[in-house]
Amino acid sequence: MAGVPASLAGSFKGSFAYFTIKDRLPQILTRVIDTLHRHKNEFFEEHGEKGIEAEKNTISILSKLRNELQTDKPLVPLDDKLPDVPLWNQYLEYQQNLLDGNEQPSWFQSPWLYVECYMYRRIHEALVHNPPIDDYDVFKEAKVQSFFESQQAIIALCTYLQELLKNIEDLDEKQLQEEFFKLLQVSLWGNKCDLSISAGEDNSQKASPVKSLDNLKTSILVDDMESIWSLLINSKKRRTSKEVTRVDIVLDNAGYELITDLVLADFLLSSKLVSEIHFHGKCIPWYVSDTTKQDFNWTIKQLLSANNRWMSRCGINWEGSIKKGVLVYHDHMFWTLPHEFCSMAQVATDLYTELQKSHLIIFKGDLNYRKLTGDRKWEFTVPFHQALNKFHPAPLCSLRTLKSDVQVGLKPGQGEQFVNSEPDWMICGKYGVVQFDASL
Ligand SMILES: O=P(O)(O)OC[C@H]1O[C@](O)(CO)[C@@H](O)[C@@H]1O
Ligand SMILES: [Mn+2]
Repeated sequence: MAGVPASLAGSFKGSFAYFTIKDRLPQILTRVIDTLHRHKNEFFEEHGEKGIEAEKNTISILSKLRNELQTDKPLVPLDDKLPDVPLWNQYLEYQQNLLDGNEQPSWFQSPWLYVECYMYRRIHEALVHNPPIDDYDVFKEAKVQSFFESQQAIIALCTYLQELLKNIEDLDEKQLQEEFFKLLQVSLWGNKCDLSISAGEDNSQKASPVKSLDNLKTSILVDDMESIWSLLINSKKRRTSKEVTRVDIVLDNAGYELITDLVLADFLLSSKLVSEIHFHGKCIPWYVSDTTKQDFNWTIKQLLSANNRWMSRCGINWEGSIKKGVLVYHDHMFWTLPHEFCSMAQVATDLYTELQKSHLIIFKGDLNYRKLTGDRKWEFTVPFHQALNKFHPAPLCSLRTLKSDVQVGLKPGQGEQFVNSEPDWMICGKYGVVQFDASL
């Protein structure tokens, strides 16, 4: 693509991409194999010998996949019957055409974003080929565990929200803004809790989420909260009673992070800053902890049946909002393709058109940031708008903790200062951005 820097890739020895492909991805595959192995009895109880057979086959396909990855074999076309297969295979051809005739796209040579997404899609293919365990979510167990490990933080957050809602009608504009900033930051830091950076190890929220915000403030490297607030409060003031203000949240991880997103959504609706929230999740298990429809429904159910009254109150409210149609859950196969978001208008026109209806799109997490910026070797000071490369369906912002080495929109010298003092600042999840683009 003209005018944009090179993609991050495993071919850059010593880069985070290189270490991810060399160490972390095989580790994730090993965990998947182990999970299947440990659930053998369950498959037998549910499906008899056919279940065992399917488990064995899936494990053998996944071991082969791990070997292909570790020996940098060429990427092969997908061959299951799911509707995204033509797009994946066209993308492989596209990557092929970028190379000179003798080379083939492969795990360490092709763009990191592509090969990492490809691995998760191949895991899914292995299962799809093996009914009756074809709809088994190999990451479910880790997601459930991380939800329960964050119980205390979830209770603290649900309690905070319910207290806040008691007198939300009486808050003046300044107080409303303060609460908005708090819950936006809670949702930002909720993104620390993904399970792919830790290769599935426990990474759950333990500390009290609202209390720790002050200490974290200096770790926000780009803070566009004021611009986001102006957009919301102005549209609230302008809105007539029949008009809709819509915010879309492109979700990232299930577990604690999803709760922070639901809390933010509830606040936006209850304060009447917005009248509709649209969530966007993944169609298939993705990057270990990403939210699927199943995870979303499971989470609401957990809240409904929780022993804690504030948790169950949240569950009741959120189920009510879903029934009323003011909280809408969508999924679209584009989110589990390898494409940068700047290709969305061509590759998934329907989704782009849907997002154009939004007043503000909030993209959660690191992977979404990589896709927004094309996962390229941008200079730190390149404006966010430029890195978006014409992706502007509506005003948008990213809430992301840094877990990979792409970052744009910094002040001159800001990035360089970290390079010297904290070499792992871009991958450790300690820093975050609230980065806004007004679009057009
Ligand atoms: O859940 P998130 O925030 O998108 O993070 C996903 C993780 O996976 C990665 O893509 C690396 O494997 C990182 O970019 C990030 O650490
Ligand atoms: Mn994720």
